[in-house]
Amino acid sequence: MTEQPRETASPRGAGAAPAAVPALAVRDVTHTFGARKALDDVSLDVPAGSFTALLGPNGAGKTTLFSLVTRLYDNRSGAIHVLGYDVRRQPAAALSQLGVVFQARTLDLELSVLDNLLYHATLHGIGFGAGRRRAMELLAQAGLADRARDKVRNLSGGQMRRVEIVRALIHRPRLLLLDEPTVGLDIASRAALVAQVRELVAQEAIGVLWATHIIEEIQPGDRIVVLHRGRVRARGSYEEMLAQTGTDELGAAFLKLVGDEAEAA
Ligand SMILES: Nc1ncnc2c1ncn2[C@@H]1O[C@H](COP(=O)(O)OP(=O)(O)OP(=O)(O)O)[C@@H](O)[C@H]1O
Repeated sequence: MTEQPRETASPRGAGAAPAAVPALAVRDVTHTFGARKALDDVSLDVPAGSFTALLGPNGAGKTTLFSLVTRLYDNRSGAIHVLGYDVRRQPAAALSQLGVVFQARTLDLELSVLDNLLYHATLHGIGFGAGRRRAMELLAQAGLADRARDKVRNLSGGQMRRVEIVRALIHRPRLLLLDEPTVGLDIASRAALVAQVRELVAQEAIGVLWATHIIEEIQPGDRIVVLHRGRVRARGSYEEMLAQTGTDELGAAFLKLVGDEAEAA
């Protein structure tokens, strides 16, 4: 039997479209490391089918938030829902809807691209044949079908990142988290990666939370959450961010929102 969401941050009314359930809903989450507050009463949504940028400088709390959503850390305050599933009370259902690309690279360099993907598919209970079909379909979409048999070690940094995205999608999640995925990539590889993820949002209506401090990765139409020193400083559409700050360019808006504190950090 499929587990049903027990509670959602945006409860569905009778007849409301399923899209009303956010891919991710974070409410009033605080997290401390000893005396240091890494997240302070954080609330944010990632609507289904949206590209939401989590924009914050170093130390803002982005990775800590990802660690809470993925259950690496237990959220002892507030609530986190993935597709309406509470990650504390319904972790299996919540995590089945979730794909993650962590900041550190985690592919096995000595295995082939395909074997890395099949290993991950098996962990999700996907049979060999179905896993292989899904892997090849996603590799083709990512322009990497001809590299399936290559050892990961022989790929470029950008190609490895694209394989990590493919891996995160093997089990057909509805929410994809990416933690500063373009770190270390050249401009062309970064553009290819952003394009791959934007295509997913457009074609498959996946909700994406893209953590970054690189303004150029964000474009008009995106949703933005500005996180600084553990607190949400602003949230809304790209256009709302400019209007809120009275600027005509996102870099200027960001500086206004985090102000001199970012420079002093
Ligand atoms: N395991 C930990 N123990 C103690 N403090 C931590 C730990 N992890 C993170 N912190 C602190 O929590 C705050 C938020 O860190 P976090 O890594 O979440 O930020 P970030 O936005 O991901 O930064 P970056 O862009 O540098 O990766 C920082 O002050 C950091 O030093």
